[in-house]
Amino acid sequence: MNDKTLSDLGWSEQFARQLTAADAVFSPARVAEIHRDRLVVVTPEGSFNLHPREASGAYAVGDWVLTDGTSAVRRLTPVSDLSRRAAGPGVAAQRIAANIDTIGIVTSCNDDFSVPRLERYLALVSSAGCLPLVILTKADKTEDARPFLRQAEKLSPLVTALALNAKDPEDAARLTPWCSRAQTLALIGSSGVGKTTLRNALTGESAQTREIREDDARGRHTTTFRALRPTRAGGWLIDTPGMRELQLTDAAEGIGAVFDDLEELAADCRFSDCGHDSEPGCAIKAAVASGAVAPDRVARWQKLLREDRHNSETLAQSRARGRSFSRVIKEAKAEGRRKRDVER
Ligand SMILES: Nc1nc2c(ncn2[C@@H]2O[C@H](COP(=O)(O)OP(=O)(O)OP(=O)(O)O)[C@@H](O)[C@H]2O)c(=O)[nH]1
Ligand SMILES: [Zn+2]
Repeated sequence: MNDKTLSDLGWSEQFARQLTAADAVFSPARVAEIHRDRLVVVTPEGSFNLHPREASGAYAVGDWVLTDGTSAVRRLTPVSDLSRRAAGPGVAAQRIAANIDTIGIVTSCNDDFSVPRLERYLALVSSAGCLPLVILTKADKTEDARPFLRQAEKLSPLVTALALNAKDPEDAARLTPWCSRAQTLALIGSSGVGKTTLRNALTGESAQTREIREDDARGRHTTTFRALRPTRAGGWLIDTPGMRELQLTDAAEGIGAVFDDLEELAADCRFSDCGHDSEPGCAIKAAVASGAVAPDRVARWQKLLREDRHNSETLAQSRARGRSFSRVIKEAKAEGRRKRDVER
């Protein structure tokens, strides 16, 4: 039993609207952990296990489901949905977390700080429908954190950036406004940047952090699994394991949000399918030539767009293949039944 209400758990009108009269017999529960054969959910009555009705990959930490007390009967459409192209050779999109208000992109004021990586994360966050907060850790290890802050805030008008020492509880508490009552904050970022340290400070837990070698800015992987945890401030925190292979998919909108000035310029190119390469009347090339736009920023924008296009195409193709394959199976089964019935 806990003393939380549904709205303390993050429930809102956007979920209530999805309920039908037939759902009145079920109650909402929020997914806190996903295991192969069970979901751990939180409800106003406390936390318990549910049988999933779909494959475990269909669920994301933070999802809302409806339950009859033993099973997750139905999964509600999330308000925000963070996913990425799954690691490895496959093309599937992998759901990471759902119904997050703010995503904290954690990077440190050292070798981990990288403008292209931040832009990639920002595109991911925008396409997930969340607000980005750039958290620059290890501020205590640099003479001056301000240049890092300035660089981060210059990336997009959407960005709020904070520099802090994650190991100092007072500093970590500056994140409270993003994870107080009913608010969900997720932390993403490379291994070793301080996500576990921040999580411990905000939740009061003592999950293990592992010392990383001084010469290894990336660190080693120390977070084990993803979970929705209550914060001291009455909100929620989702920690995500270090994401080594962060590939974009279906992120065109997110890329557009991060590079909105370039997309606006591109609308003035003579050809609507301008590659901003050697075409006449290219507004992007003109802006680079006049010094209004930095050429490396254009290159990073195009690289992300190419990557997104490539991954989104392969994903769409594989979905189409999946559909036609299931049609083949259906037809083969029908044919099998016909044959069997003829023989009877
Ligand atoms: N000086 C200093 N050390 C920090 C700071 N943040 C994290 N560290 C240290 O960096 C190491 C890695 O921190 P973690 O919190 O485990 O990093 P993580 O992001 O959770 O890493 P993964 O679990 O691998 O994703 C630990 O030794 C921390 O104590 C900081 O702001 N200042
Ligand atoms: Zn152009």
